[in-house]
Amino acid sequence: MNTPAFDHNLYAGCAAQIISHTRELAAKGFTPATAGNFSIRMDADHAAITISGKDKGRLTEADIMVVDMANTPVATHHRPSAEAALHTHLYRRYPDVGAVLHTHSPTQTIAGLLYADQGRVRLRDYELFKALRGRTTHETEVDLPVVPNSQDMDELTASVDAALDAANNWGYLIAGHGLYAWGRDISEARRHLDAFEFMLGCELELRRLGAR
Ligand SMILES: CSC[C@@H](O)[C@@H](O)C(=O)COP(=O)(O)O
Ligand SMILES: [Zn+2]
Repeated sequence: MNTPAFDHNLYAGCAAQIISHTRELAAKGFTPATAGNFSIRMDADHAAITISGKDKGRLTEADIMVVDMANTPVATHHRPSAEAALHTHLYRRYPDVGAVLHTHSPTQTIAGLLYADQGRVRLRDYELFKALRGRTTHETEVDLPVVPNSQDMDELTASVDAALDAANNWGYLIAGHGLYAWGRDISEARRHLDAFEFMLGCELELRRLGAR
């Protein structure tokens, strides 16, 4: 008998967690028209990730596949997310990252466009900083990087790498596109995503009020 390419029980557990979060995020309107992609690290060499082009509000286990850290599909002919390279980049860059979530909410999309020229959204004085792992006070500034959008994944990955060298964080925006957020596990990644979404919404409202 052949040795399986990965632990199926582990895969099924990862798939269940991804499906639970994607349904909630889709219900919030964060994954319009099949947008968004989601993954969980299974081990040092593998991640469970959404198949490209699926409606993220209606995923089943069959819509989650496995890739290695070079984005090569493992034991499947399915095509991984078009942005799988952005997920594996984070797993390679940060060995303690266990999950990566990507959404396209209106707030994330607009903020990415508004702050593209500055290359970051500078957040100040939010109590919600404490939702970000490692932050213990509101009395600081947190830069959320903004990188230009590109359909060339090598170019996009290089932009993200440089932006994170300049401002290490638990997320980044792609201009006109959406947010990537990550954490040590999917609950932490979701907390980070929710915190960025909230603070970006506040920034947009402050701009409307002429305060930024
Ligand atoms: C449906 S447009 C959005 C896509 O181009 C992409 O940005 C996205 O988030 C989803 O792509 P996918 O290949 O399904 O992971
Ligand atoms: Zn996207």
